[in-house]
Amino acid sequence: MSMSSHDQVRPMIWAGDHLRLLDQRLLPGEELWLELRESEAVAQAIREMAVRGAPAIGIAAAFGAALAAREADGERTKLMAALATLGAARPTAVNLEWALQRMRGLIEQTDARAWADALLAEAQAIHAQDIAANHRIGELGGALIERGAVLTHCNTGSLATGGFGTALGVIRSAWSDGRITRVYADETRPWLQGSRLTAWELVRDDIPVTLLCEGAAASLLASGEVSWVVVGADRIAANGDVANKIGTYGLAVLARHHGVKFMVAAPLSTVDMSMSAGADIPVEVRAEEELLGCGGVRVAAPGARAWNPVFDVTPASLIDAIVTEAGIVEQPGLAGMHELFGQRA
Ligand SMILES: CSC[C@H]1O[C@H](OP(=O)(O)O)[C@H](O)[C@@H]1O
Repeated sequence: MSMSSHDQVRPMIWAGDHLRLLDQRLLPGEELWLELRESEAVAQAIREMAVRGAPAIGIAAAFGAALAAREADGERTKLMAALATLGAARPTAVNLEWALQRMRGLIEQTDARAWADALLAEAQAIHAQDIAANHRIGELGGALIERGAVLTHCNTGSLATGGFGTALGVIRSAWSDGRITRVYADETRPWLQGSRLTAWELVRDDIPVTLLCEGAAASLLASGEVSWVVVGADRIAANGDVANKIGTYGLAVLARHHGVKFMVAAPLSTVDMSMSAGADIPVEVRAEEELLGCGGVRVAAPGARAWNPVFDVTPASLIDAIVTEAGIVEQPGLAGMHELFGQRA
């Protein structure tokens, strides 16, 4: 099913008895939809990043849990094992565990004969709530942006969420309000979420986007053109430290050095108040081959090895604002985290 240039991108669609998933590994060159009918297939899609993005993998896992409920046919042990497999698919984004915890709570409260319908309804609710949250985040975060250029990192749009996006939702909102003069996007090695996915989304929206390699970000922020760096998150600790795509921490240091404001946009499902500080956040390290090559073709010299952490942690002290659907937490020290985030969904 191809999409016209102005369709709202929906990377995930429940199709009656299976999950249709846009395979993000092939974008922008090919729009291929996977049809996932087993929970293990959903876990594999998350592991292999056919679907990626903190909120998106939480939503996908929720639909995977609904498929697992059908597979389990009333056997609690089998269902819980399938949820454990989904939860182990990727370690950093707390949205995955958050969604599965909602499913586990529902399982305890529901008769086994109703599991399949109840978990599907919950997955659809999580999906709808995420889209609504993103529009609210877009409004709140967009209003912070004075007229100027912005720089974003990785992909935080409809492909990374249930729809509309977090940081990209802020950019969409601010752009439509005429607050942004230019959007810059890091290509975001090694998986190229910026040049492959963010650029694909923004071009479809008729929002001009200028790509840069991460190494050029320092010169761009030194130029004075950029007023905000706007990024997403995979897990926000109780003290405001933020785990996000590798390279985010470096951008935050550069932004502070050059007097550029730094915004993190994320739904409450990304906040982990059980984790006191960013040092405790598990940072995923993926296969060396993902960094040694590009597009499946090795580019590094034979014999070279690679270190491939795909997230880093930005201390709260470098963040000017964390924007969620519940409101904004700003410096100093992101006071108010507990009041605001203690009510996480
Ligand atoms: C809407 S936040 C998405 C978040 O997830 C990305 O990581 P990945 O592509 O590896 O799943 C990146 O950290 C984004 O900021």
